Amino acid sequence: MSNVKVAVVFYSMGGTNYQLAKWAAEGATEAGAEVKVLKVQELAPDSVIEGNEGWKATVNATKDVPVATSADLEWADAIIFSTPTRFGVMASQMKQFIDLQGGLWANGKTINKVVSAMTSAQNPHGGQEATLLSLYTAMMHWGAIIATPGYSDPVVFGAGGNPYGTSVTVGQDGKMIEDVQAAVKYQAKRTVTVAEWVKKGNQ
Ligand SMILES: Cc1cc2nc3c(=O)[nH]c(=O)nc-3n(C[C@H](O)[C@H](O)[C@H](O)COP(=O)(O)O)c2cc1C
Repeated sequence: MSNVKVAVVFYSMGGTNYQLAKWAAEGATEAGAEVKVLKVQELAPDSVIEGNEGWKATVNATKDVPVATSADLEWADAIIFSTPTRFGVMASQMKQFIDLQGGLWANGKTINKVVSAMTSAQNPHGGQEATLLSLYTAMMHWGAIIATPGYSDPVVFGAGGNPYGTSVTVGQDGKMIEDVQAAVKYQAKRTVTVAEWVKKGNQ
């Protein structure tokens, strides 16, 4: 049993990033961590969501998932983010959540959090790396320790070979094209391992 606490924080409109978050939670749990799966606050108006069956279904599927708070981040040793690619950057809902952490940041509470990120996009080259970099840029300001998969395990190649973090392509039908489950779980386990090293080194 590791003594690492992991917050898996996601935004999802069509369900993909919710699934990635659940797989990450499985991987982190298997690595012995204590895990919370948390969604970020929705910002889109109800009137827009109402007109989109897939979006409505995701809101319903995630209705019992708690909304992430600063207290959750303070609790966590490691944070795994999952966000759709939106015009080549993270979804605004995720950015809003990050922007709400100014108080945590100002009190030095984001320093040394071990972070890792995942994303999805409709196109194979639709901005996955740029999205992950957009998140990691904010993490550098946090003083967080970014733990990417790199090419540290063959499973990364099998999932499309994104060393920045696991990414998946979502078809027009909303289904994932590559099989990334093993890569997500690997990324989560690696994040737990790095968080263990950091925690131990800090004691
Ligand atoms: C406003 C908007 C912008 C998007 N921008 C991109 C993009 O830049 N590149 C891309 O490949 N897909 C883009 N997409 C598709 C989403 O990335 C895709 O639907 C998402 O990854 C699915 O994740 P989810 O099921 O968790 O919502 C965009 C979708 C929306 C609604």
